[in-house]
Amino acid sequence: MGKKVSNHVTWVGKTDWELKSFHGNELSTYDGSSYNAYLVRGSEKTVLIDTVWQPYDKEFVSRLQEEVDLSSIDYIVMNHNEIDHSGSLPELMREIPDTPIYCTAKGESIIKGHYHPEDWNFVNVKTGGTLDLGDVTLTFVEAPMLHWPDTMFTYMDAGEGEHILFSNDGFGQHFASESLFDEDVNKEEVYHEAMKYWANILNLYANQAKKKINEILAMNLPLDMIAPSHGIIWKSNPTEIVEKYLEWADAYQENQVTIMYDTMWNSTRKIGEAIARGIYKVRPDITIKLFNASKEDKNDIVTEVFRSKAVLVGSPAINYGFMHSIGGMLEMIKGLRFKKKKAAAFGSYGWSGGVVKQMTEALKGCGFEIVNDGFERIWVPDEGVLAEAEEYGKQFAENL
Ligand SMILES: Cc1cc2nc3c(=O)[nH]c(=O)nc-3n(C[C@H](O)[C@H](O)[C@H](O)COP(=O)(O)O)c2cc1C
Repeated sequence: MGKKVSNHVTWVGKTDWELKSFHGNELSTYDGSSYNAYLVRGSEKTVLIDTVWQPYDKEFVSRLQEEVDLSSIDYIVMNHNEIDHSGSLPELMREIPDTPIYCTAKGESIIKGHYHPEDWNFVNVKTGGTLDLGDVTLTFVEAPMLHWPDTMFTYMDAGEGEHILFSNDGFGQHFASESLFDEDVNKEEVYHEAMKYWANILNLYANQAKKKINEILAMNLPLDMIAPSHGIIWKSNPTEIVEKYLEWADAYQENQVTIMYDTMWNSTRKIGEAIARGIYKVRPDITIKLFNASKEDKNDIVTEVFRSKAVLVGSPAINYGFMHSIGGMLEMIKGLRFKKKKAAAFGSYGWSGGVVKQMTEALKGCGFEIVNDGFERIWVPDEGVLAEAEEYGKQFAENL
């Protein structure tokens, strides 16, 4: 059976307690997740908004059947057609093959590209398009590239206390809970997951997000809840997460420096720690965090980089290059296009060196403002080198 969201809306999704990674292994989801689908029952018509991930398709359809006679579903609305939301469509459409699927034109092409249906009945919608369910109206708002070309939001007006934005991945968090609403869970954890989702998935589309949010805010619509397709529903103060998104979309930074390194024999770690001590001596107000890139969760490091005003990246020379964990992190960070962050590199080497220069180039490629040429020393640092590294940290801090 589903769970009641409001008088007209029932949650019919799937909570995935065991999910530990997503998008292959690109995104860690150690708090689990959920695939949220919603059944909206108006006085005249019934609509299903989104489905769940393909491995749960049979479970989804049979649970949906417990909730509603499938033949009474008049329309299906697909806000975004990545497989975690559309994966149960084939199983569902076997039961109700003629039910119209409302989605954007891009949504139709993605569904076709994924499932190759022969004759599903698509209805393409655009911003401002509506569906009348009797005492409930759904209005569609296209939101391309938040985070796929097909994405749209569906706004429901069912009167007092039931103005709900179904935002799909927007405002979502990979967070599994038996509770549906933010007011019933640890909000700090949810915000951590929401920021992680933003930093790792959405930040690349910050400009589109800002524009779309401002466009929706300008409509001055009443808003009682934001119901995303992953995690909990924002109910206690739904505009709070909207404001957070606007902050995050605007070259967000906190008073933090993140030092990310890898090391084979600890020299680079020692240099990184000495640099941290130097920064602290000049700027004790700054939060300094050190992460070993091969030991720490990569997406948590990305989130820490996102919230930093500056980043230091360290690696020893290995085979005339830098360590693969650092290469992987820099590749991830490059794709996310963080803005207005300062950076520099450091490391240890044995005979050829030049790796700090390579990392500095890579940091430039990430769009960071390079503070200086970095800090590179041969073999294991002695007390003298560590004092120099501390001094280097002080100089770095003076640029912040
Ligand atoms: C497999 C391997 C490959 C290495 N390749 C290079 C290299 O290409 N150029 C260089 O200058 N040093 C090279 N080194 C030496 C290391 O950079 C040196 O030992 C450094 O001090 C290690 O720093 P760490 O303690 O942070 O791991 C290599 C070391 C190892 C173990």
